[in-house]
Order: sequence, then C-alpha cells, then structure tokens
Amino acid sequence: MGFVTVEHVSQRYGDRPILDNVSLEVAEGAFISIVGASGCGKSTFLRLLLDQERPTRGEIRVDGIPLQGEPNRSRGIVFQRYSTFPHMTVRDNLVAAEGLRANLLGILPRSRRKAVRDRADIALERIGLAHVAHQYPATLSGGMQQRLAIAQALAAKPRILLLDEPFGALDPGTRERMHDFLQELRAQTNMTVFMVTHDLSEAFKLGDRVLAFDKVRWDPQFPDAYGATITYDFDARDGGIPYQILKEDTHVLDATGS
Ligand SMILES: Nc1ncnc2c1ncn2[C@@H]1O[C@H](COP(=O)(O)OP(=O)(O)OP(=O)(O)O)[C@@H](O)[C@H]1O
Repeated sequence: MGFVTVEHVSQRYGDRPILDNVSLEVAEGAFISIVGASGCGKSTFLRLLLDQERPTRGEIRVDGIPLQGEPNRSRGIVFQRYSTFPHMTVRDNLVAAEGLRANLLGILPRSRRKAVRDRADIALERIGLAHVAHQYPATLSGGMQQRLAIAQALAAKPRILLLDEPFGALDPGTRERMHDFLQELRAQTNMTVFMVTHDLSEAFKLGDRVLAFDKVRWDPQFPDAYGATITYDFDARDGGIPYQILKEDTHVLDATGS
C-alpha cells in the first residue's frame, strides 16, 4: 500500500470535466514532479491533495485514511507567488506559521514565547535568513521570500509538502540555489513532496518520479469536453525511463466524432 493513494479521482467544475479518472500510489518520502499543459488541472490536483476541495468522484487516502475535505497541518503548500504575511517581520512570519499567533498578542507565558522564538531563530539560521529576521518580506529578494515561504510551510512539520510552481518567478541562479536548498531539506526529513513545474529539467532533477498530465481524449470542436489524467509516469532516477505508459492511446476525434 502506498502512503498516498489516489483512486479513480475525477473533478468537474459545473459540467466541465477537469480531471478524469486519476489513479496513483506514492511511497512515503517520494518526490513527485508534475508537468502538463497550462490549464490541464495540475493545481486542481494539488488542491485535492491538500484536501481543500473534494473530488467529484473517487477517493484520496493518506496513510490509509480517506481525506474528508478538511485541510490540516499534515499538509503544507507553497505557491509561485510568495505566500508570506507582508505586515509581519521575517521572524514573526515563522512564529505565526507555527500556528501560535497568540504569541504575538503576548497571551502565551514568557517561557513558551521564548521557545517559539528560539525555534524560529534556528529555522532562520538554517535557511540563511537570520540576518534579515527583523525586516519585512517586501524588502527581501525573490529567492529569500520563497525560502521564507518554504520554511513557513515546514514550520508545521507537514508530512506532505505541496509546491505549486515554487520557483517559477525566480532567475536561473536563484532557482539553482533553491534546488540545493530543497534537496538539503529533503535529506533532513522524510517528507513526501508533490511539485508542479513547467520546467522539465527541474522536474527530472528534483523528482523521483515525473507525472505528465494530459487529455487522453480530445475533440477539436469541444476542447473542454474531456478532462486530463496521468498519461506518463517516468522513473526520474532511472534515466527517465517510463515504467508505465498510457493506459489508452491518445484518441483524436474528427468532425464526425469517429
Ligand atoms: N474553482 C474553480 N471553478 C471553476 N473552474 C476552475 C476552478 N479552479 C480551476 N478551474 C479551471 O480548471 C482548469 C484547470 O485549472 P488548474 O489551475 O488546475 O490548471 P493548471 O494545470 O494548474 O494550469 P497552469 O499550469 O496554467 O497553472 C482551468 O481551466 C481553470 O480555469
């Protein structure tokens, strides 16, 4: 049994199918890269994994337990645009991420407050942001803001980290450094990671597996008639050899529908 099991999941918005019969088994600690054309439902798939939305059909289980539509701290998410709190300092962003906002209001006893701040300081050292702890996110570079966003997601010690094009807005040099940073974090934890990216080399460099989402059926007259599914599942640690290829052949309908 996989750690994350996705079983025959479909998602529709109104009468529009977005995902169609997606099934997947993922081992704990695996890094799954997700690629696919714009609008094919990659972010929708992450939202389903986050448990922010319920699928129209099918089931997702984590550690054997079906998701119930209630996001919780076992899953953290980082988006392409920095998801930090702009009105808080870098350090308070991490303190707040622990879910201990009460600390900011001075409600916690002094000893607890100190422990939370100490943990935030250790995390800031680890991500190389200790020297800007008292600055506001807007004064940081893109890479620094994204490191803070990742550290924030990690503060709750999620078992599953969801990354939605996390490095898309960064320049190539910063992106490389973020790859190193993410690989270091992975080596230190047993997190299971799902990362959506438009960059194939990034997908293969970081992922253990690379999933390609696409439509297996396509009607040029009605491009929204069918949803996407996983069409390729590459083993990225074995030279990119696909070990599971298309359950069905891609089928293009002509004008007569045949
Ligand atoms: N809550 C919603 N209600 C209706 N339609 C939605 C909703 N969320 C997403 N969609 C539509 O579902 C489709 C898939 O969106 P999604 O963001 O999952 O694609 P994506 O593959 O992540 O795209 P991109 O690579 O451009 O980020 C899009 O056409 C989008 O407009």
